[in-house]
Amino acid sequence: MHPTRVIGLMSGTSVDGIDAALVEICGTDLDLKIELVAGETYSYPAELQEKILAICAGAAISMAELAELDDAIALAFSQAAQNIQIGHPPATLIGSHGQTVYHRPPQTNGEKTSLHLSLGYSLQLGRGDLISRLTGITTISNFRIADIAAGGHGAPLVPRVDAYLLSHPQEGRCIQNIGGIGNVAYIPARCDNWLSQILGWDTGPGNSLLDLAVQHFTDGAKSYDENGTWAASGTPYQPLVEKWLSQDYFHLPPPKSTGRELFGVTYFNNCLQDAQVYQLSPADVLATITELTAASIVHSYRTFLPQMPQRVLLCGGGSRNLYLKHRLELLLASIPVLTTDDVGLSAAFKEAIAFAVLAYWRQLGIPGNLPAATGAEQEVLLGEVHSNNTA
Ligand SMILES: Nc1ncnc2c1ncn2[C@@H]1O[C@H](COP(=O)(O)OP(=O)(O)OP(=O)(O)O)[C@@H](O)[C@H]1O
Ligand SMILES: CC(=O)N[C@H]1[C@@H]2OC[C@@H](O2)[C@@H](O)[C@@H]1O[C@H](C)C(=O)O
Repeated sequence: MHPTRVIGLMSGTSVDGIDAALVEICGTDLDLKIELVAGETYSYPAELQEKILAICAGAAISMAELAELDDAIALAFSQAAQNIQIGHPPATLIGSHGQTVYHRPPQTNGEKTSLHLSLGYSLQLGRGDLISRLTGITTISNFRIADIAAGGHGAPLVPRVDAYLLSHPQEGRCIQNIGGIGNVAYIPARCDNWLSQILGWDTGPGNSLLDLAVQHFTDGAKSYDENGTWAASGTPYQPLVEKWLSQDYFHLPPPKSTGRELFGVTYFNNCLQDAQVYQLSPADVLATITELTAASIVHSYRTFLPQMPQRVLLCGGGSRNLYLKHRLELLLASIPVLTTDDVGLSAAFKEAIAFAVLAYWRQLGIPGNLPAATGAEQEVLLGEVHSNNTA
């Protein structure tokens, strides 16, 4: 059978640009195979990026501005889809995650929670109708809402894809994404009840606080700590790491999800205030925030996994932060830490690839969520289909 050529489009919580992956997909579950034909990150125009970051941080906008922003993002995603196909045979399907601008996990405080809050809310902009119309390609978007309607968090959605692309017959693995936010998929060695034992959750901050710190200390001249070099020149201040780690989110049992609403500007300003009390240098602040990311990941494994993995595979931009990787290695003691690149799956484009696979599954009528990871009441088909081919 011929593989299906699919484009996956994703812009994550770092809001650093649109990851586009052109992939060829065949098979459905354990026989699922993908080949990355092309992968590129297309920066957002600066003005668009600023607007997105502002509304993520709570800035008010009018309904007309919201519609304009939705379309501007769809336009940028369409251009990414057109560009990634240049020099290659065209794709027949697009899976577009869009841009998350707001995420409210379902609240589960028993009787105290009012009914509407027990259902989560998550908003991704960049409407699929327009992407489909501009590209002439059937587009699947709004992947999170069906899981949320089934009582889930709508996140993380990647663990089911990770399971089929990265499981191992003998080895239990954690696939750790370190984007703006961190998330993990725990995949035990393949056995009889293998799929039902997979777990997943958002571990907390990935690079979101680190990026805010770098922007703060450089007055916006730099946007991230390349390779973690700056943080590596400082020393983590452990009492602060422990104080920050005592926060509720890190102790909530999975399924759980989070976003810039919690680990964003306000959280960073509180970190900065704490650091000022101890007169930490910028390098020490960066080292301490990096330690929070590493320690929160390892703390969640030790607290919530049935057993520690035999290997950790990193992906997302934070996998290139050598200092963060080094701190994870130290905290994980003898567990090897590699990247998904080391086992043949692009660490930079894995999320975009995952949304291509989720779109492909949607077309085949295969559910994309894992209730153990999202908290949904059942498996559901993910994504809305837009097939207005009138480009
Ligand atoms: N060479 C590098 N050294 C250190 N950090 C890096 C490097 N390259 C990228 N990063 C970090 O990775 C971030 C982007 O990661 P990524 O694109 O995976 O996030 P995202 O997909 O937007 O987020 P999420 O997965 O939460 O949706 C950057 O903001 C930066 O902090
Ligand atoms: C609401 C939202 O966009 N959540 C993202 C975010 O970025 C990382 C983490 O938080 C993750 O769980 C989720 O995305 C990935 C792609 C997921 O759903 O698996």
